[in-house]
Amino acid sequence: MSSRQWRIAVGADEAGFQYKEAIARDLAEDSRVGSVVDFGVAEGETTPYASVGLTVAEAVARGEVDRAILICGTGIGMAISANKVPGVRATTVSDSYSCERSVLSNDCQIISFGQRVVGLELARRLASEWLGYEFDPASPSNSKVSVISAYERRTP
Ligand SMILES: O=C(CO)[C@H](O)COP(=O)(O)O
Repeated sequence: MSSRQWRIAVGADEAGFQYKEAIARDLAEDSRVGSVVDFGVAEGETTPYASVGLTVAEAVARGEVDRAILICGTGIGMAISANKVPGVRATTVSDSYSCERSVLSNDCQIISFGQRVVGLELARRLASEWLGYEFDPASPSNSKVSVISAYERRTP
């Protein structure tokens, strides 16, 4: 369990707007969160999910925030987009165990939700659970994650 003050980014397309708003409110009230940066969309905006996902993932990669939560209709497009940014690991989450392992096994900095897939209360609960996990670089999982990082660093 972590005792950090997380700097969190949130982002969504129009299909994930309502969940983003609700989760951002929860995060802002959570004592484990130091800051919440909202990358949009604003209500009524129709920015493609990939644009939001890439922008948020770049902020994570630059170290401007520690972690992020992305929401679209399924969570899939957001995860695919975020994973294109080197150094970023993102996954769609819809159950408690995968939420835990996304951090403790995979060192994901980003989770995504599908507003059309999971209920709001489940998404809110998973977001809260997620804040309690922090990857342990001394864990046996680190050498496995390192395979991904080494692949990203390869010279073509
Ligand atoms: O869920 C989405 C992408 O994974 C997005 O919110 C909707 O995408 P669309 O089905 O292509 O409109």
